[in-house]
Amino acid sequence: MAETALLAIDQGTTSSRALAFDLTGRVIAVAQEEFAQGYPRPGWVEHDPEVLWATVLSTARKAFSAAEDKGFRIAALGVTNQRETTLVWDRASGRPVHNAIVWQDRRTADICARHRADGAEDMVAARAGLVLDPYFSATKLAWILDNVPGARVKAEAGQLAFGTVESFLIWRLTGGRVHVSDATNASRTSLYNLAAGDWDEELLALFRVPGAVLPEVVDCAGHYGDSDPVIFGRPVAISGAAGDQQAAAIGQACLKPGEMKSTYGTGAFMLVNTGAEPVRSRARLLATTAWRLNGVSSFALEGSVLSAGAAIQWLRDGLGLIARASEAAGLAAGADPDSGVYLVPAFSGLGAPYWDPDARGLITGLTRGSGKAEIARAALDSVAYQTHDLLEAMRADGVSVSTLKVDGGMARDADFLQRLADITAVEAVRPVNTESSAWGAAFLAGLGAGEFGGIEDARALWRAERSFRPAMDAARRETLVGGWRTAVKRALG
Ligand SMILES: Nc1ncnc2c1ncn2[C@@H]1O[C@H](COP(=O)(O)OP(=O)(O)O)[C@@H](O)[C@H]1O
Ligand SMILES: O=P(O)(O)OC[C@H](O)CO
Repeated sequence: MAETALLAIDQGTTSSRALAFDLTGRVIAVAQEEFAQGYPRPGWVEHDPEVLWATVLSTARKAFSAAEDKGFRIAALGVTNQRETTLVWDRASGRPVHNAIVWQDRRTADICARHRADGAEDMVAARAGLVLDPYFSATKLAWILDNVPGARVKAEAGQLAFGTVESFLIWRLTGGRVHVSDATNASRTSLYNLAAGDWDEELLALFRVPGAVLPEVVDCAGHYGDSDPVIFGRPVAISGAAGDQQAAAIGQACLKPGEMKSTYGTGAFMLVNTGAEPVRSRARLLATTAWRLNGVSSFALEGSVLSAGAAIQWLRDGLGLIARASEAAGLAAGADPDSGVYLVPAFSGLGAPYWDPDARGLITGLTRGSGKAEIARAALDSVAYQTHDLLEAMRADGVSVSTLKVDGGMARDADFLQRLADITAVEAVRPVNTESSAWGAAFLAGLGAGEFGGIEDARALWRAERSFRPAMDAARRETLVGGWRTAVKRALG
């Protein structure tokens, strides 16, 4: 009899991936396709929804066939995704009315500033757990309704559907039959009441969003529907969904209060489990849903860095200093260790704990001796410094930090992880499987399909691969971090 496997669709900011796992979390098949980013104006970031769908479809089919060709049978699939990215589509035709507005997009900074001036910040923090920033979906959705001709009228008449990426993908996978959003993705819209676990009338009124566009909020595991049989040649149960950072936290077995992870993809996101109640941050971190199972939510505190791997991508695509992201550390190794060069990658403003959508990137400390190597060093180190800032905010919120579980694209690089441990003075632990988001989604699908007994099963399936211990002396670290603080002050808007 064929061995059971689970398929994860991981729709990320720069690529769509599909991975098949066996029930122990071992990777059986992988397919990945990068796609183009749209930058139609400074500060705007868009994705073509049809490209998201096409790359998901083709990678999912490849991983599905590869796993089944190896003798496995895919029992269920789970979806994980770049969060906050906002889509609106026509319910009748299934066609999006605008490109997806990506989480990094800053076009609604003025709307957020107006809400802040009107004193809405406290209400949003109390209900949604979030800060007023263009990062979240609510103002992006309102922007589409106000800027696509006729959209608001159609939305009010119930003809348009809103969804974050997992919602759009589940809609398409089920042939337009199922319009849902899992609770973790809903918690990133700024329209969702964390404690009540549902859409919030006051938030909908504030952001001028008609309730008729909203998906039904569902648990992170459960049978949402079956995939259209034409996709894989037979229907496959879709039984798990979570935002990529929440899925990574599950994949990394951050299941008890205090357990934390940091994922290094386009952005970097640190989540610490806070248990059964949302915690109101004093340090401008976010309160967010960690998962919802059987109608019961668990929560997390999150520190969000908006540009991490994006800085490495900029070295590659913006400056042409490297041909592949994996070359960054090698180039940086040749840098003068005392160059004093800092790069603040505020390409999309700065996230936690600064929350400044008007901050812009800069490079400071250049001398005639600075070159490619110093810029590569500064780009890699900027990710470590931003992690340092998040850890300080976590401590200010009473989180006791011992070790940091790491994953995501940048976590493949051992030199980066050593530098991260040195600059943060915290041990970084890398698991065997750094595709934690995909594994988290596959695990949730398995949970929804009855393959696992409960969320705690994820703990036994987590294994450390390598640990990176801090080795830099404290005085040097203080000097380096001091230079970073000065550079950040200059970048703030
Ligand atoms: N070896 C590496 N060194 C540094 N950065 C890397 C490396 N490999 C990948 N990255 C960066 O990680 C990001 C991709 O990670 P991934 O987890 O796939 O992100 P996403 O889900 O946001 O698309 C890119 O921004 C890339 O520049
Ligand atoms: O695509 P990633 O992995 O950088 O993740 C994006 C986050 O979900 C945005 O909140």
